[in-house]
Amino acid sequence: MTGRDEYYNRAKQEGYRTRSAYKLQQIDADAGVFGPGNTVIDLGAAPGGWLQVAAEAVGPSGTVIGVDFQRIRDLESDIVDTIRGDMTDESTKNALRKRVNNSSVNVVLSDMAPNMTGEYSVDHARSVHLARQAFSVATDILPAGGDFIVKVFDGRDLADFRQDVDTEFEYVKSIRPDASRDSSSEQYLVGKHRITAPVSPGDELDATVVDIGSEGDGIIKIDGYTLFVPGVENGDSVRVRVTDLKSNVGFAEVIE
Ligand SMILES: C[S@@+](CC[C@H](N)C(=O)[O-])C[C@H]1O[C@@H](n2cnc3c(N)ncnc32)[C@H](O)[C@@H]1O
Repeated sequence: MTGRDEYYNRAKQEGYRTRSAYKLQQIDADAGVFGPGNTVIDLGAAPGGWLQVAAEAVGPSGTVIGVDFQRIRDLESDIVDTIRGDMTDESTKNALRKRVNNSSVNVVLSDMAPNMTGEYSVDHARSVHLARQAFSVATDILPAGGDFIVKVFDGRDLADFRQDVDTEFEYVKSIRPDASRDSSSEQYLVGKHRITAPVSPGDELDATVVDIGSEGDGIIKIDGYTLFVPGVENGDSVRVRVTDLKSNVGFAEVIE
């Protein structure tokens, strides 16, 4: 039995709308993205296999919002809502922002895929274009700590795209789920823990140490974001260089 038949048959038996449902389960098992009560956005959600998996993963106190320009048959779930629209249109992004309405989003998913032309470079370029649309939604909507999963076809623009995702998250990993067809060039980039810090690695700035943390490092606050600096005293005025950022705190070293 081929991989395709196995997942296709399982989806039929287990009531999932697509065999792709297993890709999302496998990505979640690998990267640990969903938690109970999470709010999840799913871009390119029709016919709804990923919506089913996300709804199961977040449970009855969660929220899942799917967007697609194709109609998504009602899922008969109280926690799943859908928007019909093209994610390359600003009006669809506005409708999504309105639906989210300042609630805290935990995960942005995108399984969007272009209609295939069969010409490898064209399909790759269009896939990266869709992935970048999803990336702009993720950076716009995700607060610090949020996760992003996006499908993209392999090709020459993938490395640049991955680099751009990497600057906005603590780290990025590529996953090729077992349920992806052997013949497919698709992979999923997972951006873990969105960083919304007001500084970037390498930035130099003057600041005052406002506190000392439990490990003995000084604490500097930049627009409410905490930077830890070793080797300083409370009240010191210092010039520092930012060395590393996490979603909730960062690290810097004294340079003068
Ligand atoms: C591979 S399917 C998604 C399957 C889905 N994850 C599931 O398990 O049911 C890709 C979807 O992306 C949608 N799509 C492609 N481009 C889009 C766009 N610009 N805006 C919204 N949806 C788009 C397609 O209509 C298609 O339904």
